[in-house]
Amino acid sequence: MSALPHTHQGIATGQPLLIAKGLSKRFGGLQALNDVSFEIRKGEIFGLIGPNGAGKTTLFNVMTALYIPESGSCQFQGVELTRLKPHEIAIQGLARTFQNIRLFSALTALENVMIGQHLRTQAGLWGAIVRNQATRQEEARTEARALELLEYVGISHVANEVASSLSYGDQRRLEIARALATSPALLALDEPAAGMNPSETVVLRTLIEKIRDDGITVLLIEHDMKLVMNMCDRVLVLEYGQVLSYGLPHDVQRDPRVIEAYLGKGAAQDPLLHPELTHPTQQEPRHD
Ligand SMILES: Nc1ncnc2c1ncn2[C@@H]1O[C@H](COP(=O)(O)OP(=O)(O)OP(=O)(O)O)[C@@H](O)[C@H]1O
Repeated sequence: MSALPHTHQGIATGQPLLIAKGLSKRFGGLQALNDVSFEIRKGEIFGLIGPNGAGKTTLFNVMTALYIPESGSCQFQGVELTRLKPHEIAIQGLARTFQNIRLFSALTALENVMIGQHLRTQAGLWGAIVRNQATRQEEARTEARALELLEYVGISHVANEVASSLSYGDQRRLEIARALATSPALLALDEPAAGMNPSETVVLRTLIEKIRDDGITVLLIEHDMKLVMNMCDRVLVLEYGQVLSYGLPHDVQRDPRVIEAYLGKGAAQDPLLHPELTHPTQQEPRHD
């Protein structure tokens, strides 16, 4: 098994890595986030779910300093993220992927990952211009590590193909490799399974669990309820910008407020209406 080159193995799990308190964000008359508080613990896969428009992406954007909240705080390893600029987030150890894939489409897969590493490399502009020995050695190391990361996510065979020519599933995995290239402590994935077929989703699940097992904490926004309930250690459910439910998947999926939010009023009383919520590990298709 290949391991992440910059591993965070050995960290104690259970300690808070990120602590969000009272986050609120308004767009004109719309309260997109309302007093949202939660903790992400080291070493877990933390799921963020909620119906369309619940505020998931807004929360992601507040956490990664793309939006400034009206109130609240978001401490990551002791650093207040809401006071940073977006480009300062990754250097703190928080990397993200986007709901709409954002790759450099004309560059190769390898080049995309090499750019992701730029954050942690030393060679400055002068070194790049004169291409001295130190710069060339660093470039060689960067390329080797980029290849290692492509192998880690399972797409080293397309290293030299331009990003736009890759299959959808491979582009999503390339985005993850590029995010991993910044050596994050927290990897935030915005709907990584969107548009994937069931077999691609299984491969993705294995990859995300491997990343967690190699010591990187994962925050996952996902619409695929089964995926979330089966793989997340803890889950936060948002609705209308507020915390609807928060805790272990086992408890969250039985929370009547969650069932009603997803399936409508009255559904909480009818277990036949929500088999995935009540029996997330059940793999067989329904026969009703
Ligand atoms: N930049 C913006 N300007 C105005 N309104 C916004 C903006 N971004 C989000 N909203 C609104 O805020 C609310 C929350 O949106 P958000 O995209 O965070 O929800 P979401 O849970 O990510 O939804 P989805 O699952 O559909 O991606 C929605 O009503 C949305 O229309």
